[in-house]
Amino acid sequence: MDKLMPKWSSIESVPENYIFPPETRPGDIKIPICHSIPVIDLSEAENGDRTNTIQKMIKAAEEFGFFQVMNHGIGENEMKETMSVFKEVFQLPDVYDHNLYPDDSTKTCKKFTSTYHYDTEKVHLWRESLRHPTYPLEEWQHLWPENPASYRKCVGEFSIKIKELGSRIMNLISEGLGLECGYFENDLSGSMIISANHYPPCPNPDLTLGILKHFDAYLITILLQDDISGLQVLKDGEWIGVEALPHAFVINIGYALKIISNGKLQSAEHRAVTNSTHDRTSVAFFIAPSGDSSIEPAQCLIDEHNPLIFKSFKFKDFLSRFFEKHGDMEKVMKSFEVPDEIL
Ligand SMILES: O=C(O)CCC(=O)C(=O)O
Ligand SMILES: [Fe+2]
Repeated sequence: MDKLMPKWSSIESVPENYIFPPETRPGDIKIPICHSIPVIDLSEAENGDRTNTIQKMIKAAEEFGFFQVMNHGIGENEMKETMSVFKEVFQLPDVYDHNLYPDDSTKTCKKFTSTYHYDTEKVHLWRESLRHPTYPLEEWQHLWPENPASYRKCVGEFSIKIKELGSRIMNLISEGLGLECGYFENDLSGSMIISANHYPPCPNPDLTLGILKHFDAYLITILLQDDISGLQVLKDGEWIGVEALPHAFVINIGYALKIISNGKLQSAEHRAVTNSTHDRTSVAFFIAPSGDSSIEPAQCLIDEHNPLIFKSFKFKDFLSRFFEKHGDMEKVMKSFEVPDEIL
């Protein structure tokens, strides 16, 4: 099979180099949608029930590392319009040109099939992706795709709203953890990255994956998804499906926030599966620390019952290790965990 997959829809069965080994492929067991992943109504926090909202959020972050938010203040039309711009991106012919950006380190905006490591990876993912830095807008917006023509304006306006939503959620989490007001403001949430995924319909969804099991590396991820489900979360060793709820965003705790909370909040592994009948599009907005900011457990979360488990480090060092080790957290964290003997 060629490295380009110009017409996903004409492929009748998944080519060999998209078939995952039995232990990582989804298999033909149907994973049910889990209705216990909490759905948090953010308007309650504004209407006087802040404490209750915070408690729900912290509990969800401890138990699942995942929750959804509704009544978050971003309009249905804006969500629809932005989703359709991203869908359009993946209709454009240049997305099939795999060599467009990913191997060019001078390009900050990358469109690719599978992953950046297409040429060296053993098995490819059944997805196309567009990834670029987003915030601060003035630093990046002029480097974003020029097509579709509305991309920069629409995604720019939407990103400002997502950044505000991210700050609201981080303030609630910060309060719930007992951290000082504004703990995550400035450098700790000084950056934002967009990673948009398109998963074409797949003839054998049991054999391949849209995204392999992974942790997100950042503070939180705010996920905009269309009405097709495909996201699955690992909970107590079992996969559970996340519902595609209209007008909601899926929020998950990234590894950097797990570290800052000294392991109190969970960062859960998750993956995306495909299906045989529908395209699926999702857009992850990663709220991220600036590269030079120091990541370390918050002092007030350390006491004799909760000893320090992570060392302090620069976020950019963590990220380069994260990518170098392909997100394998056991290997990544070897250099950032406090060794047992000094606990
Ligand atoms: O497509 C999805 O639902 C998951 C996306 C995701 O996990 C990611 O982009 O990190
Ligand atoms: Fe993810």
